[in-house]
Amino acid sequence: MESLIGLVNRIKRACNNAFSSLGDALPSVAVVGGQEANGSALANKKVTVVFVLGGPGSGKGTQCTNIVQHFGYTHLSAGDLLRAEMKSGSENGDMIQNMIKEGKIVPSEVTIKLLERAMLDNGNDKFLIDGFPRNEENRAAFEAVTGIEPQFILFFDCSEEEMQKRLLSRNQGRDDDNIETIKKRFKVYMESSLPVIEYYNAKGKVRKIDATKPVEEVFEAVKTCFTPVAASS
Ligand SMILES: Nc1ncnc2c1ncn2[C@@H]1O[C@H](COP(=O)(O)OP(=O)(O)OP(=O)(O)O)[C@@H](O)[C@H]1O
Ligand SMILES: Nc1ccn([C@@H]2O[C@H](COP(=O)(O)O)[C@@H](O)[C@H]2O)c(=O)n1
Ligand SMILES: [Mg+2]
Repeated sequence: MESLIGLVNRIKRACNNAFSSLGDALPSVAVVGGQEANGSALANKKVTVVFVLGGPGSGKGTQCTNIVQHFGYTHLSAGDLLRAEMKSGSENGDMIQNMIKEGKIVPSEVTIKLLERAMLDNGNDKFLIDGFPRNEENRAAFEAVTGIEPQFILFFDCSEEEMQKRLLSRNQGRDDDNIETIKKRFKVYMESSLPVIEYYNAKGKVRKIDATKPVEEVFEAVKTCFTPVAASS
């Protein structure tokens, strides 16, 4: 039987179609696998999302730049959004700065709001979400709030030795690219982020890439994950 929220959604959709000016006055509710997701404005925007995961320095950002050029996705890096929020003078600035310096995961509420806003402000409907979800809290909260199920998970598998070497020579002035914070980030990755990848692997959603290879070779492998998707859409 249709739930009350499902009914409200149906009425809202009908109202939106009939009187588009009513849209903002009515709260939106997404329905996720039979459960009601609360109030994300994204409920009214149909989006395709690929989560791009892997350890610190595995090459997520580098490959996302290539994917954007070839397959028309918009790249949203959770880390970049948090750094921009920190620099914007937001009330969460100090907290974000401390969390990044310690390699810890910022509460989902903050990061999800930034991701939602970025997706809503963008005209595209295909997004690469890089570096999110980073822990079980990120994963469950994103699903509950937005109702979005990822198309697949692109997982860059890279040795810690190689990642450390890359991070220490990245030279982008990041506060967390120092050996002390890098060790903390590796620990958080092993303890909190890998279980999320395992969760999606059990659902058959993970496309694992050997990310220790040179950039061009990694991208050849990445392309094989997107080409079937691009061909069918
Ligand atoms: N396949 C590769 N081989 C060698 N160097 C690489 C490769 N991919 C990326 N790099 C370099 O390694 C560094 C880290 O790459 P990148 O910023 O893409 O990683 P990331 O996964 O986004 O890291 P983080 O999680 O810290 O944001 C950069 O200096 C980049 O130029
Ligand atoms: N979901 C996330 C993603 C990132 N962070 C914080 O930002 C740092 C840098 O992230 P990168 O993806 O750019 O490496 C990360 O170490 C976290 O402190 C987060 O909290 N939640
Ligand atoms: Mg990155």
